[in-house]
Amino acid sequence: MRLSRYFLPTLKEAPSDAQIVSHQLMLRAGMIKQEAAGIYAWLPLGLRVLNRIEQIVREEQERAGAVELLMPTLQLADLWRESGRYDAYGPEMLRITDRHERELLYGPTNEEMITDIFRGFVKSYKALPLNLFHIQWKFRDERRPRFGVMRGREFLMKDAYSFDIDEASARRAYNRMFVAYLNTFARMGLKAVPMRADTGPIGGDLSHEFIVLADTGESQVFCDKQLVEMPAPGADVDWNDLQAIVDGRTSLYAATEEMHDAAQFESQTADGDRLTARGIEVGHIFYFGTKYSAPMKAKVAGPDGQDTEVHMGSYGVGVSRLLGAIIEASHDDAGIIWPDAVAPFDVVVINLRANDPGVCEACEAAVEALEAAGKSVLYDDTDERPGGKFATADLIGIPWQLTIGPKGVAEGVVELKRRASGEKSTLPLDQAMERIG
Ligand SMILES: Nc1ncnc2c1ncn2[C@@H]1O[C@H](COS(=O)(=O)NC(=O)[C@@H](N)CS)[C@@H](O)[C@H]1O
Repeated sequence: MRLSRYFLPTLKEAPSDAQIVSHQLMLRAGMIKQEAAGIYAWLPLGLRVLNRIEQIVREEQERAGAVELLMPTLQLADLWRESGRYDAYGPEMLRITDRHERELLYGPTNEEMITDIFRGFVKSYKALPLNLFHIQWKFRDERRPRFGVMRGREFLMKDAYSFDIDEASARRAYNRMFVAYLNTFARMGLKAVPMRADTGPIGGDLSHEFIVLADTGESQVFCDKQLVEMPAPGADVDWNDLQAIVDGRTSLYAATEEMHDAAQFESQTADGDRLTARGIEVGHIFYFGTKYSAPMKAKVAGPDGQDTEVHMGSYGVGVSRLLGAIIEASHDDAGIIWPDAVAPFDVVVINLRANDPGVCEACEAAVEALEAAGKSVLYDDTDERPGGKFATADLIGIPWQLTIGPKGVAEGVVELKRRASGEKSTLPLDQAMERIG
């Protein structure tokens, strides 16, 4: 992608109302533009990252056995009257009336709708266990949207919903999502700690939040430090027997402020391992049994032929919030430092003299070779001065910078810089490509 043909409206300064670093950097890097309070346009660079994050979430959901569908953003109010949540949900719900005076709402979550889909088609326990997910925009009319995409009003969420014949099976579904979340966030270069959490308007009595530790996090959290460094289980697990992995984490103390028990924290955690921090909630999973299947009569004929209300859980990931969380966890004074797995481009090729045919030829050859090797490349072919090009490359956080100037062309070398470490090396293109991998 030639930068001279792209759309990257970077800013020298962040607007004063951007208080936290991820909001400042997303605006300065030309990734989003606020259209209304808590409502954003996703500009090209931001959308590329959003799509990569979404794809990792999708892959890990499917690895854990979930099946993707897509539900609409608009829902009938009557559906929410069946579960009793229409009035209970409060002012966060955006209520809409259409031209026929029908009452609709912009979905803040989809428990009712997915239960309606399930009850319309599934009648036998033989179809269970089932986990359906989608990645869809939600609307919550937050009283105080702030921190950019971290607390928006329209935001992208992956929400999955599990259906099981009984609680024991539902807990296995819960464990599959628990492990899928550990793997998902690890793939994004995040250390997300599962913590006992409050169930709030979603309901139920078993819930964990996945918290990324960050000084600007909205949540105050308390946990055993060992949890932070534990490696993710990875893909090679027995997806039908994860209890030991889950117990290995839930046996250590970790709680959000609402669930914190100071005495238990004290007695359960060794002196040197007690961590109190702020964190960002990037995922939240719930088991809530028949809370929705009972009022909505979602039931299946069991092995004995008796009708049984299905046991459900729901599992959310803040897909758009994750851009903010990753930046909070991975940036420096020069800008964003994208983990390789979510970077908008793998390499930025920087042309130090855009009016020099020899340099342009060498740059275009490098872009071609990198793309042939499967790398996504942003080619800064603009006539911006070198200092400005380096500043932009650092700001937008592309993991590798490959710089070519007249001297390098004469010597048959390029300069390669690893954004995360700042490490630079001067070497022939083929060796630079090996280094990039
Ligand atoms: N206002 C918001 N802006 C951005 N992300 C949000 C917002 N509210 C929630 N999220 C993200 O969405 C995730 C799931 O939201 S939730 O309310 O906890 N859970 C649910 O809605 C369940 N239905 C999960 S399927 C949260 O963990 C958080 O990461």
